[in-house]
Amino acid sequence: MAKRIDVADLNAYYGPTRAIEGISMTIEPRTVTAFIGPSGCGKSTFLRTLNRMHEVIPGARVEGKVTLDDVDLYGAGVDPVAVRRSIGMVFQRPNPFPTMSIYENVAAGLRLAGVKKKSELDDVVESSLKGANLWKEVENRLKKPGSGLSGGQQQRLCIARAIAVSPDVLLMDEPCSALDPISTTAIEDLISQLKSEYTIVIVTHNMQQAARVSDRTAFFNISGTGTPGRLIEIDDTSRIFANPTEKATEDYITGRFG
Ligand SMILES: Nc1ncnc2c1ncn2[C@@H]1O[C@H](COP(=O)(O)OP(=O)(O)OP(=O)(O)O)[C@@H](O)[C@H]1O
Repeated sequence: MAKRIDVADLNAYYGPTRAIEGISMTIEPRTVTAFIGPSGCGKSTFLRTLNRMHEVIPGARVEGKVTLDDVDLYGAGVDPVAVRRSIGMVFQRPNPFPTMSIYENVAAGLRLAGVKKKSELDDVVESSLKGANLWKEVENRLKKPGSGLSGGQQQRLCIARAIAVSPDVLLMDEPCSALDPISTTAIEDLISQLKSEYTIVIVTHNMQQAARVSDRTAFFNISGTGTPGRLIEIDDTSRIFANPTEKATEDYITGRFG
């Protein structure tokens, strides 16, 4: 299921403003890649270009190439909705569908895809909740609203919802920034487990978190307000934190700016 992402010379715009410039990188399957860098350097923008979420913003557009294994995601005839199904996303604030039960939150994507058989839905709901380490906490309250769970449980529910449709890639935009330390540990443990099946990309402001969960780290930066964000370097996480190539990376991870 996990697939390789190749990005070549990618630029993203909001109207006339170029937010990120000239980004190229390869993200290997079954790895966790962390995106770090100061506020406004374009981490979230870049993340959203990887599953064609960027272009849902009016006036926003993308130049360059993103390939998932051998499929050009911006190629003619590619359905952005199908791209978003195969490259799932988890956001900063847990966002379960507020009026839906726990069960329906996880089943929603499958229902949209036309699955009607109750036994199939039951199986996927159970396996997805198990996969998100939430099953034991909710198996007796599946009909209760998802919004009644704690923040950390809601985030795991959102991860269950994302994996229910069997994606190839999971994109996570600061998935722990609204969570307490115990829930954060639960999500980090979950990320480490999920990487055996998925390609995972996580945006984080937390250096320790990047060091704990990721195999590869990409550092982005901007040279000044209003200038586009650029990829400064991407390397094994151990190297980025111990011996980065670029001085700006070292300055950032040692807290000299950002
Ligand atoms: N919807 C939008 N419309 C216009 N400009 C936007 C929009 N979203 C982001 N930007 C601009 O694009 C640039 C990159 O923002 P982005 O949110 O991608 O950075 P980031 O590195 O993820 O920041 P943070 O760490 O603060 O979340 C910023 O200058 C930002 O103001």
